Amino acid sequence: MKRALILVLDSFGIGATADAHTFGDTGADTLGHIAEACAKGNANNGRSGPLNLPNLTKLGLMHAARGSTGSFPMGVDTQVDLIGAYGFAKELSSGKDTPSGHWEIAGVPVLFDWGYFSEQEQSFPPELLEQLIERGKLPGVLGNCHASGTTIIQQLGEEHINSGKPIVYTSADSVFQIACHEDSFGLERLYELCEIARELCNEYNIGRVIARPFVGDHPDKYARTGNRRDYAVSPPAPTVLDKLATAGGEVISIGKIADIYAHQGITQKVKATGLDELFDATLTAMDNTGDNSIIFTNFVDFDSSYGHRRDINGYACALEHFDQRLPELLNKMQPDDIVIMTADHGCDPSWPGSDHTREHIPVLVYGQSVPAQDLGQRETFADIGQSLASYFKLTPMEYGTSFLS
Ligand SMILES: O=P(O)(O)O[C@H]1O[C@H](CO)[C@@H](O)[C@H]1O
Ligand SMILES: [Mn+2]
Ligand SMILES: [Mn+2]
Repeated sequence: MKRALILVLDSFGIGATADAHTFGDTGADTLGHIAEACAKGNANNGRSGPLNLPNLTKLGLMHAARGSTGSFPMGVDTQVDLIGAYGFAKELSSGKDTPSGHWEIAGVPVLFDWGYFSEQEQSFPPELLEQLIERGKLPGVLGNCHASGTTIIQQLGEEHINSGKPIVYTSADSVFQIACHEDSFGLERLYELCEIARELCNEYNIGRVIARPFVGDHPDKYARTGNRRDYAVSPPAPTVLDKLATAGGEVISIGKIADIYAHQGITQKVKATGLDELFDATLTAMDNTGDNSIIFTNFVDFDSSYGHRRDINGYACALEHFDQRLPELLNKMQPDDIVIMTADHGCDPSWPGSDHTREHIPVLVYGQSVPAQDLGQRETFADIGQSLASYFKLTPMEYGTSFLS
């Protein structure tokens, strides 16, 4: 029985790429800077001491990081018997965003340039906002700037609730984001507004419109909910997911995956929010899924709750928790199963600003049929997609080199 699990630890980069300077990210290192803060005793809230990831280390994470940066992350114990194949990958795609990273993982790099709303203030073209206001029957909009999503709802949430004007904002990513209160504005109305925005953003070549619902009755208590929804454009070519689904296989999306691939090549969707729920849903899918299938989970919290929030301590806690739970998954694997643990970009929580960082991603592969070995530097994330194509005996992808024989 052939099954592949793909676990994307969203934003878990392991060191800047050679082209990071073109993004202002020279020296960024999500794992490295988290480990450094832990080793120096600067991340002792709810945890303590050096970063402790024994299971990921056995799978080759720290060795992959050494391949990427030239040295092991600070303070970590690397005296282990390696059990997996490990490497690190460069990104071919032009951007450091979530769709580009995921599509490239599935064998389809983004070789065109996305559109960006690059102005920090008054970020959106007036005619775009005018049409949104008219078609959405809105009294106006708030924000219209680059912002961190949690900060802007604190600043403008009350005015939004009182005025009925949605909060619109963007970032260094190719995104148009709309934050609205679930009760006062209404969740369905927010989704409808996002669908209008999706149409309007097409001419600007914007990768994603994102619904950012929140709840709470006071600025200090505003909290975003799991009802976030991403409206991505479709990948520019069939991904390995499409190929497997077309060939009669199963592709099970857990969490944000289906949204990121614009629901292309997905045969089943499982909704889950938060690290534990996503992990549990992955384990359940392993119990319920047969031959010829991919179980694909995006662990978004690393990115949205810790990376963008520049919360080093929180990121370290989440990594250690994920690591502690890993044996549950590894022990459930069938003889022919493989698991690939990776990321879609970096989001170094020690870095200025609140945006993603251009980094290598880890490529950790484990399964009874996979020898423990150094896979070295992979020239593109698409090596993962190509390997899956070869594993499932599909026609080869246009990009990438398989690391599975
Ligand atoms: O600050 P929040 O709202 O989490 O937004 C972040 O999440 C978006 C999607 O990854 C990025 O564009 C970035 O702006
Ligand atoms: Mn991401
Ligand atoms: Mn992000």
